[in-house]
Amino acid sequence: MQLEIKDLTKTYSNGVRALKGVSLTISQGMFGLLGPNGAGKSSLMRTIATLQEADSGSVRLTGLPEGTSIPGNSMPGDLDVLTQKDAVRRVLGYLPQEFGVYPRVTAETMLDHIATLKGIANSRERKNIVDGLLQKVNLYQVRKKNLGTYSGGMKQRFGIAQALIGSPRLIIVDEPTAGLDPAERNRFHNLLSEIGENTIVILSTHIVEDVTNLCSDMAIICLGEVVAAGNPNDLVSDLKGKIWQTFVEKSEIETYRQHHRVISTQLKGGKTRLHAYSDVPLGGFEPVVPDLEDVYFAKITEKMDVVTV
Ligand SMILES: Nc1ncnc2c1ncn2[C@@H]1O[C@H](COP(=O)(O)OP(=O)(O)OP(=O)(O)O)[C@@H](O)[C@H]1O
Repeated sequence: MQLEIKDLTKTYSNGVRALKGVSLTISQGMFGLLGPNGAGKSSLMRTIATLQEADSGSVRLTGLPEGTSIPGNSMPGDLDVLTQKDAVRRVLGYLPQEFGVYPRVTAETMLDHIATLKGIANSRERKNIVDGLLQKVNLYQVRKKNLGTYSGGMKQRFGIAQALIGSPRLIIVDEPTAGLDPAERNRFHNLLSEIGENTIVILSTHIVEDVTNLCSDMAIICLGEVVAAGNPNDLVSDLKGKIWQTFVEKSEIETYRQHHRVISTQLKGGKTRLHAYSDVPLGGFEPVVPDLEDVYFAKITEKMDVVTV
């Protein structure tokens, strides 16, 4: 199974070009989509989730197992995501960035309702599915509490439970860990990593560590364009020997930026740590082993100025 996105473009009515010809091939497993605020991640996610129209381009879900594509389709096992919306929704699980919950409804009732909407008509079957999901996301004990009483992390776990109803083949989670404390983030990561390997999971985030921990494949988008795509380890390897570090005063940053390709500046123990990109050693700098954050900043700064301190 693969999601094939080709030359996708989207310009909003206010003239903002949110997607400028995005092409990506996404296979089964966990795919990380990284990008700064306003990069176009949510625009891309909403388009794949059939919630908004693209201006041009194509999105195909190919190689679906028997029984999940629609009868009479000219290409059995394939779906045109932009036009066959109902069929896509049957195989889709979506956790949007802003996931509103009805505050006066219990988790159990809400999941049961969503399961009905997803076409699970038999009430015993629905109960089994809902109970199983509540156990999975560790909300079974609080299943009879109103959603309005849940913490941010509990709401996100509930969000994943509703996205998993109906055993989706394609799961989209849009910035799920923003605002979660470290323990809840870990819980959420563990949940995501348990989703079967025969599912495509797209995790859109601006938290590099989420991708480092979870994803075997990834892309970085910036200003509506793909600026890097591949295996995170390969992308990090490509930077070996090219990232240089020094510690500076905050007042010196601008001078360094004028003379070097500074990719990031970060406060570390009260001092400013500066990372620069260079194919050759830089005087006054020491070499560092690159990580995914260096990949992220090296790619993003090719397109835009990033002020990190
Ligand atoms: N409905 C809309 N109408 C007009 N402009 C929009 C709309 N939605 C998004 N935009 C603009 O399109 C660009 C891409 O936004 P998008 O929300 O897709 O980015 P993002 O990567 O998800 O950002 P964030 O991490 O801040 O959520 C931004 O400039 C944004 O202001």
